[in-house]
Order: sequence, then C-alpha cells, then structure tokens
Amino acid sequence: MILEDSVLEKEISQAVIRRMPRYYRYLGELLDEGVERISSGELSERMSVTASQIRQDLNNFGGFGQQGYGYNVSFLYEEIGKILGLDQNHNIIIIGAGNLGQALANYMKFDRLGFHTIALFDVKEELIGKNIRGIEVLHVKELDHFVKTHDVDIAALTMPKSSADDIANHLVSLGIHAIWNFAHVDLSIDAKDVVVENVHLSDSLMQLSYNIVKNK
Ligand SMILES: NC(=O)c1ccc[n+]([C@@H]2O[C@H](COP(=O)([O-])OP(=O)(O)OC[C@H]3O[C@@H](n4cnc5c(N)ncnc54)[C@H](O)[C@@H]3O)[C@@H](O)[C@H]2O)c1
Repeated sequence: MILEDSVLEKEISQAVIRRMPRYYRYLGELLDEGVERISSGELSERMSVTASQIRQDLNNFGGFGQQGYGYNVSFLYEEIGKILGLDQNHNIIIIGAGNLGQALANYMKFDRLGFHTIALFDVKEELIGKNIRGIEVLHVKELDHFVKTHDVDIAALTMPKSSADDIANHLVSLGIHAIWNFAHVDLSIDAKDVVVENVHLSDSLMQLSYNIVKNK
C-alpha cells in the first residue's frame, strides 16, 4: 500500500514516458512470436537498452519483474498498456482533411491501439462529404455541434499553421483537453488541463541529417 501511494504521488519524468511506447512495441512483437517470459538481460539485448535502464524505468511504476524469473511478457504488455492509457478508447477528430489528415485517417493501426478517428473537418467544399475509410469529412461550421454531441478526446491539427492557434483555442473552449498538433506552430493555450503533443517529422529528419553530417 505504501509503495502504491508513493508510486502514485511521484511525478514520472517525460523522458521515461517517451520510452514506454517502445517497450510496448517490443513486448507486442514478443507476444506475436509466442514468447511468454523474458529476462531483463534478454530484453535489454533485444532493445539495445541497458538492463538497469529497463529496471529503473519500470520501477517508476512499481517494478513488474521477479528475481530469477524475469518479466511475464503478456502481463508487462498489459500493464504498460494501462500506464499509456491504451486500455481505454480515445476518439479523435482531425481538423484539416488534406494530405496529412487523410493519411492519418487511413492508418488503421491507430484503431488497434484504441484511437478511433470519428470525423474529419475541412473548409474546402470539394472535400465535404468525402468518405475516408468510412469516416466522413464535415465542414468546420459543424465542429461545435459535433463536439457537443459526441465524445471527442483528441483533436489532431493538420491544417495550415495560420489558423492552427485559433482553432486550437476554439477546441479548448468547446471542452477538448488533448491536442495532437502537426501544424508547425507553437500553440498558445493557457488552460492547465489541456495537453498538447507536437509532432514535427521534419525535426526527426533534421536530427538524421545532423547524424549523417557528423559521421562523414
Ligand atoms: N508535423 C509534421 O510532421 C507535418 C508533416 C506534414 C505536414 N505538416 C503540416 O500539416 C498541415 C497539413 O499539411 P498537408 O500536407 O496535409 O496540407 P494540405 O494542404 O494537403 O491540407 C491542409 C487542409 O487543411 C484545410 N484547411 C485550411 N484551413 C482550414 C481551417 N481553418 N479549418 C479546417 N481545415 C482547414 C485545407 O482546406 C486543406 O484541405 C500543414 O500545416 C503542414 O505544414 C506537418
């Protein structure tokens, strides 16, 4: 009980949280291969992460390993899933049904993780009514009504950056608490209970470029 309380009270660093999806992915692959248990040493070799890093990371949530046994793969997979909130469903709306918005809506793997896109919104008349994998593109004029009448957990911003901040703040005023921001702009959202995840593929490419140059 004391351990559980201290685990709950502790603020887990974002660096640890960012490593969790990778553990989840590797454990999922192990499950697909029929592996039932794995030592921290084997997991470390497979993931190219030190065994002590794995232990430290998982100890943030109370451990999960057993001395001399290692990790039960399906148990650990489920527990990390719970930590990441993947035991719940999350409804997503996508604002901007262009190249990126449609690509996200078309990606079925998100559904398997419990992320369900339930509508796309755009301003372009020729896109309105279009059906992407069974998901309709609606006009942004319908956004308020839609958010008020559906459970929307996450809004993905895939429209030009010029309108991203206004739309983000409008979404927050409608009660949306999570924004997945692809527009290349830092959003100025005041509300403390709103979480924003910025995704910039070009940042990742620039890091790659840095490493190419460095290794020449
Ligand atoms: N973060 C990343 O890694 C990444 C990668 C690619 C693109 N982007 C960004 O994502 C955005 C979309 O890129 P794209 O290639 O899909 O562009 P796109 O032009 O194909 O699509 C943008 C869509 O947004 C719509 N739109 C414009 N104003 C709107 C508004 N107020 N409300 C709703 N929809 C509106 C447009 O009609 C268009 O259909 C851009 O801001 C781009 O810079 C980010």
